[in-house]
Parts: sequence; C-alpha cells; structure tokens
Amino acid sequence: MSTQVETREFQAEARQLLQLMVHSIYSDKDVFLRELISNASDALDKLRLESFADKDLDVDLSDLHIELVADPQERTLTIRDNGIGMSRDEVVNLIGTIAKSGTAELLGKLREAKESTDAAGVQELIGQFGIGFYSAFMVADTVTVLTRKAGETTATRWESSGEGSYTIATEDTAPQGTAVTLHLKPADAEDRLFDYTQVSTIRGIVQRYSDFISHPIRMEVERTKDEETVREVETLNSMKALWARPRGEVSDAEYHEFYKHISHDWADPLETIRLSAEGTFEYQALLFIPSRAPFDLFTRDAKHGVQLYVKRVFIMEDCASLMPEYLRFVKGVVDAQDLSLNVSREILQQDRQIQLMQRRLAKKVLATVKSWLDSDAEADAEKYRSFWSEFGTAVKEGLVTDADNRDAILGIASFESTKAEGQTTLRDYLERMPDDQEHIYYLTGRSRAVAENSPHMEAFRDKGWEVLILTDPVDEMWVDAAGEFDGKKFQSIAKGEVNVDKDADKDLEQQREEEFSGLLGWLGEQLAEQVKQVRLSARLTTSPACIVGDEHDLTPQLIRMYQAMGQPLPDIKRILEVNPDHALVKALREAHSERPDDPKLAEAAELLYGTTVLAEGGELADPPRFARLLADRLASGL
Ligand SMILES: Nc1ncnc2c1ncn2[C@@H]1O[C@H](COP(=O)(O)OP(=O)(O)OP(=O)(O)O)[C@@H](O)[C@H]1O
Repeated sequence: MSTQVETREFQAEARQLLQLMVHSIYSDKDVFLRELISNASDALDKLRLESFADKDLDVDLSDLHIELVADPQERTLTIRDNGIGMSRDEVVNLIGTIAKSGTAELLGKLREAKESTDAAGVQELIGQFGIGFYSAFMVADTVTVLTRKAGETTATRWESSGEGSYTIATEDTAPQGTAVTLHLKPADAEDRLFDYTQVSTIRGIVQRYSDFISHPIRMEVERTKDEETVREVETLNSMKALWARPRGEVSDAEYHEFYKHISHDWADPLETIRLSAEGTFEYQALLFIPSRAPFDLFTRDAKHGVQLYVKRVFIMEDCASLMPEYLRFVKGVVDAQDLSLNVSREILQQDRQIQLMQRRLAKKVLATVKSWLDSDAEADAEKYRSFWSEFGTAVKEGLVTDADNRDAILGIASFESTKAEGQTTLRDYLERMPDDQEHIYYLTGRSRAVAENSPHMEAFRDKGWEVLILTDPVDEMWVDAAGEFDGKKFQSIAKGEVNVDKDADKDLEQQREEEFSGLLGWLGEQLAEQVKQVRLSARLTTSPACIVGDEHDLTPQLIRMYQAMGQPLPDIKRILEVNPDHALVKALREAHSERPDDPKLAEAAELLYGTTVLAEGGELADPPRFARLLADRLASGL
C-alpha cells in the first residue's frame, strides 16, 4: 500500500540536466545499463561496508547480487539489487537534486555547447559530469524506483517521466535494496535505441560494459533443453577482477569499461597502467590517467581517485593514502594481499607499507609520462601534450610537496618560454642553451604577453638567451625551492644582479657610476617610500627603468597571493634599476645637476617609478594622482 503520494519539483539544475538527457544528445544509449548496474554494484559494496561499521545492522550478506528482469509485453526492464537502498530523504536528495560543486558553471558550458549545436562538446561535458541515474531517461518514458534502506521497515516509491517533477510515496513493504524499473520507449534502431527487453541485447551490453562487476548480474533466460523450453537463471558477467587477469587476456576495451565504472567518466582514459609487487607486501594496481581533467580538480574537496581492495574485496573509495595529492586525478584500483579487511583510513595514513606503496605508484605514474616524452612516436608526443595541458598545473604542486620526486617531476614538466611557440621541456631548454649561459633563466608573471614585454627581458633577448615564462600561481611556490635541474640553477631575471655582458669595460662602468651617483642618490631619496635602493642596470636596453628584487625577495605575484589569502606581510621594498643609456634617464641626470630643487623633477621621478610598475604588470598605489601628473606632462609637451 502506498500512502501520501506527493508531487515535487526537481531542483532547477537537475531539471536542466534531465532535459538534456531526455532529448538524448548522447548517441550511445546502451550505456544507461552500465550506469544503473554501476549504481547497483556500489549499493552492494556500501551495504557490506556499512554492516562492518555498524554491528547492530542486521542484514543478510550471503547473496549480494543484481537481477535484471525484462517484460517484453509490458515493455519494462527492471534493475534490482539487494544493497544498501535509500531512505525517503535520500531519494529526494540524491535523485531529485544535484549537489555537486561546479554544477552551475558546467550547465552554463553545456547550454553554450548545445546552442552552438556542438553535439560532441555536449557529450564530453555530460561525460565529465557523470549523471549516471538520469541516463535512464534516454531509453525510458517513465522511471520508477522502489527502494528500502537496510535497517528501515518502510520503503519509498519514486516515479518520474523526466519532465519537471516527480512523485514520491511511502510504501509498507518492499524487499531491501533498490529496484529501478524503466518503462521503455519504443525501440528505434536508427536512433540507436535498441529493444532492451531482449535477453541477447542485454547480455551483449553487460558483457561489453559490466563484465568485471564483482557481484553476479543475473537474468532469467529461456533455453531449449531436450526440445523443451525451460527457464533458468544465467549469470551474465564473469566477475573476474581485471587486475588479476594476465595482461594479454584483457582487451583495451575491457580496461576502458572498467575505468568508466570506477571513475564515472564517459570518455576512454588516456592511459592504463598496471603494476604488481611481489614479496613481503604483495599488491596489484590498475591505474588510469583520464583523458580530461575533472572540473573539480582544483576545488578543495576534490576526490582522490584510487580505490582500495583487500584480496579482491572492495574496502574503500577515494583512498587518499594511496596517491599523493598532486596526482589526485589518477583513478584506479589497488588490491593489497596483506592488509586486514577492517583497515581504516587512519591506520592507512600511518602504515609504512602503504607509504612505500604510494611512492611506488607515484613513481610509476611519473615514469609512464616520461616514457611518452622519451618515445619517438607522434602518438606518444600527443599523449604527453594532452596530459600536461590537462594536469600539468596539478602535477607542479608536487614540486613543492614531494621533494623525493622533484627531479622526476621537473623531468616531465613543460613551460612557456621565449624560444618555444608552445611549451618546452627543461631537457629541450638545456639542449638549446649556449655555452656561455650559466643558469636556467625564468620570469614569473601574470601572462605570457606581460612577461614577454617586460623590461627585464631586454638584455636576455639581445643576448639570445632563452627565458622560461612561468605564469601559473603554483610556479611561484616551487621555483625558489627547486634550486636546480641537471646541475643548472634556476635564476629569476627579475631578481638579484644580472651579468649578461661578462666582457663589459670595467673602467667605463666605473665612470658611469660616478657620473650617475648624484642622480641615483637623489632618486633614492625621492622614492624612499617605494624602493630600498636605486642603481644602474645591466639588463635594460630599451626601457628607462625596471624594478627588481633581491635574491630572496618575494615577487609581486607572490605578494598578491599572500595578500589575497589574508596573510600579513611586512613592508616589502624592491630595487629600482635605471638604464644609463636611455634618453629619459640621461635628461633627468642633466636636469638634476642643473636645477636639483625643481619640484617638476620630483614629479618626473614619481612618473618614472609609476610607468615602471605598470610595465611589469603591477598596480599603482594612487592611480588618479599618476594619471593627473601624466596628463599635465602631456599637456605641457604638446
Ligand atoms: N541502486 C541504488 N542503490 C542505492 N543508492 C543508489 C542507487 N542508485 C543511485 N543511488 C544513489 O543515488 C546517487 C546518485 O546516483 P547517480 O547515478 O545519479 O550519480 P552517482 O552514481 O553518485 O555518480 P555519477 O553522477 O558520477 O554517476 C548515488 O550516489 C547513490 O547514492
């Protein structure tokens, strides 16, 4: 008996996603079954884990399974599991709403892709989002869910046609677990909508997508035995753990389907990595590098993707201890032979064997990426480029957090550079480096354009020395600490003294120092609030001045980052370097020696400093005052 039938609206985001599903932009409709079986399998795992965690929960774990029931007359297909089930509130919250960070943003992108009728784009975005259950509406006019949560007595019936609303009612009785019944749309082979009441169709889909599911997927089938038709139950999947099967026996397609099951991604992975360790601590790992970064890669609660099994038994999702944070996008399974089935996250965090395992897995992932770089095949080069553009920013976090692998990470990193159209690896940089260049030079900045036009670049450009352009905020964090690569030091071109021209005439330099000492001293006084020193520059050829830091000073970008995080910072002053060959600096020197007390000169000093700040992409302390001074100057010059 159902009571209190209530009609409710889908949450706005959920409704929009459903619309996209109902109007079926996804060409491979068969995947609905993979998604529903995947959910059912998760529900079975959850029941087992819950019964370990809650000893009072009285549930039968003896025959966890998934059952498929097709009714060709009624045109229905039911996917039933005896797993954890859902409470009424859970049905409302899990099925009627989408509570994922980034939903609104993703929907915006989806709408754009749809408006531009970019079907591939829509599929890719949907795939990234993984809207498992809703895929049922690609093949069904109406979907009914009957579910009873383990430990509860009443059940919940949910029904919807995938338009704006759904009904929900409480039921007195139902088996524990969840049954999803699809009232199928008419088959339409042209639209790749097949007859999902046919055993052969269903068997084919299960074998293709869900063979490795570790619980039996059963279906009643008709067979002819001794010329008589009998009905018997068939298990459609082999249930074999993919990582335990010999590599040669498993096809790429099978690995890919397994990846989709564990990752909820709809696209194939970029790479499949297998690893097994024998000896005192035995384990097997099957890891995947996705082809696209998840949209929540940089959100705080982003999940770690690796699952832990112990002796083929699923133990835990998102096992952070198995993969360092900077490789959080790697998905997969680790099956350890020598852990207890009751192992907890806390125990794992402290376990030495787990730490060793994490290091080995991380090294293996980094070595896989390195192998693409070392290969001559264009396909591998493409894999590398795609990997780095999707995950490079996350991987670089490892340069700060994983000192052991710093060299390995630098070995697979790419950066923008003044000599590369796209990005360059450090190895390629070193190969291009002329003999008289000592260091690996870099400049951090907000964008490539700003960095390329920065005055700091001038002498390096003239000299033909390549400069790496580091534009990711994370670059600021590692580049100081990284020290060196292959014996060459990382050296900022905006810090310390540079000596590009080793053969410079020392006498001439001395003479210059004396010539300009009056101006430098005076500028130092005028700009005492802004800079700690004013000196002549060896790095400028066309600009009048630039601002540089001492070797260990924070860069302006880093200062901005700390400020954005609300961190108090001491007053940090840098150094103003002026170009003695520039007409403005020469004129300023002459004017200062002729009429040192002219107030116009003080304004000129202020303007010189202001334009220099702007040239490095910095912000002025008092923009209106700067604009006024500049306008006055322009007016008097016209
Ligand atoms: N058969 C089921 N038994 C119990 N809970 C289920 C079942 N199917 C779905 N759920 C619950 O509903 C939630 C939403 O399912 P849905 O398939 O939409 O997304 P998901 O599986 O969480 O992940 P993704 O959106 O990435 O596919 C699940 O996380 C699960 O909690």
